[in-house]
Amino acid sequence: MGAGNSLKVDERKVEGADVSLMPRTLESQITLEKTPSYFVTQEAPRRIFNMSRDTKLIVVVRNPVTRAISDYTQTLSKKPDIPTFEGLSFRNRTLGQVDVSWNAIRIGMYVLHLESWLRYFPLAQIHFVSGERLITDPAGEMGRVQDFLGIKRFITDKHFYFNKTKGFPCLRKTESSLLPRCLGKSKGRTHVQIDPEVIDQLREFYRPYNIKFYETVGQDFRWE
Ligand SMILES: Nc1ncnc2c1ncn2[C@@H]1O[C@H](COP(=O)(O)OS(=O)(=O)O)[C@@H](OP(=O)(O)O)[C@H]1O
Repeated sequence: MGAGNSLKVDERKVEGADVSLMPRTLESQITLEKTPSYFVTQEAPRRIFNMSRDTKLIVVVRNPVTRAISDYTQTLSKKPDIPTFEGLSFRNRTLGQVDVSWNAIRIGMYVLHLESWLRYFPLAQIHFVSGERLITDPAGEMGRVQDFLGIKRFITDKHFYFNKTKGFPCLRKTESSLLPRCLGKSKGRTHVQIDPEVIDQLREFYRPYNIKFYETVGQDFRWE
């Protein structure tokens, strides 16, 4: 992409990473595909590699304990009858045995998933966005994304403002609307209250995975 060109991102969900199903793009455009579950899908690295080995990968990661609670809060909003977070988190709570087969727990073991990707893609082709910094410094985090993509820093702090009602940064305006826009009600909702002891147990559980993740990516996300 030539410097100074405007960027048009076409975002579309594509089953099975099939490039022929993706929208056609000009030399000056980037096609973006967003499926959060790919990061933890066993076949995804091989399929995406076979589609295009030059693909750049962007992963948003946040504290895995908060992520698990967020995930649970989301599920609970759709299925109010599910067991408690505490009940689902452990195979045996007294023995401190965490249930790693529960998706909300498993997804946060980032380094294990990353290892599958690193069998196909070099680390330089993978960019990690800090979910925490995306909230405290959205422009800075987006600046790093744009640098990673090798495009001009088009999105800057001018594009964001902090919305006190929402409690999160929102966009001043979008391409399709001149009005400010926050993310929807399902993003940034109040989390379910969890026993602090459980939070401590999970923090302990994730510590070695987090440390290995920091070492692998060469970045400390400060989740302790
Ligand atoms: N600007 C802004 N506004 C609202 N929410 C924000 C924002 N930036 C990041 N976040 C965090 O994004 C979390 C929701 O992301 P999801 O992982 O559910 O999104 S998605 O499934 O990938 O679409 C959501 O998690 P929860 O707070 O648990 O709802 C937010 O913390």
